[in-house]
Amino acid sequence: MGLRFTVLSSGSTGNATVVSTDSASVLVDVGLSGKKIDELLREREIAGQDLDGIFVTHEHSDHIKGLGAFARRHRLPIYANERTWGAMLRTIGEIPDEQRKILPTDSVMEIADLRIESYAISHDAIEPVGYCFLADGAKLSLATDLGYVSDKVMRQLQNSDVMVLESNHDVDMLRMGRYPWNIKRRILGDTGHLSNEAAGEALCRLLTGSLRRVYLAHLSQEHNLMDLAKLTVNTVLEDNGYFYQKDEFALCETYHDRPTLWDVVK
Ligand SMILES: Nc1ccn([C@@H]2O[C@@H]3COP(=O)(O)O[C@H]3[C@H]2O)c(=O)n1
Repeated sequence: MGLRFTVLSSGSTGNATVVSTDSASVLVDVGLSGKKIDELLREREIAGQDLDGIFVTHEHSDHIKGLGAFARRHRLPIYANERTWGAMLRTIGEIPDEQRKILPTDSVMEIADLRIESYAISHDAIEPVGYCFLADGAKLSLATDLGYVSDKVMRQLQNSDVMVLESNHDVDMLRMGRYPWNIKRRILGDTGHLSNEAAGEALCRLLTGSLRRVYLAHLSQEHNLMDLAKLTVNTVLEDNGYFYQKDEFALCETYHDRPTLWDVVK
């Protein structure tokens, strides 16, 4: 079946994504309780112990809430950069040495036929990363929790077939919302979260290649709506002269309360 994935949950209440090939299966982040992740995996006919490892993007609780319990239960290796390990160790509890794997930022590794590339992103965590997954000539890129898309990130994301891209908030809804100003400033800043407009602007530079589907992700439940996110992204694309046919490209949804269907990347 080739490279495939399902976003189990996306948003500030918890993030987790499964990426699989016929020979490898990994989890990116464990932002829900270990018990809930097991339940969602079972629904997708995956057993926790069959995973080959867990890749961590950063130490915020919506990405590591169930990490320790889940990894211990299934004796899974956890991959993260050294500084993220330092930042999350106290939260996730004791992890046996053989399960602690250091994956430096901007490095590449392989598990069977699955190539995993980590890349630095701008977010207010100690050393946050995104991941690209490549197998069978297909490329899936995960890009959430980033304040802006740097030229370096843009180069990393080039030639993706499918992307999971943050579209966190509508700027006006956030400005008018109930968060304190210092939090709003943080979310809007360079180490915060991508707005719907920013996601659209990033796509203007990415839509030229092989990109077939983009899953809008990490939507704020306070300051966004899926229909608004899609409309804004589409408007930015059209304003910049990017029109697409439905059979060429699609904007897809992720959810905070249920998984996406399996997507076979190519
Ligand atoms: N005091 C706060 C309030 C919010 N936040 C995070 O920024 C996120 C933006 O998306 P959201 O879903 O609205 O949730 C916000 C918090 O995770 C935060 O980190 N600290």
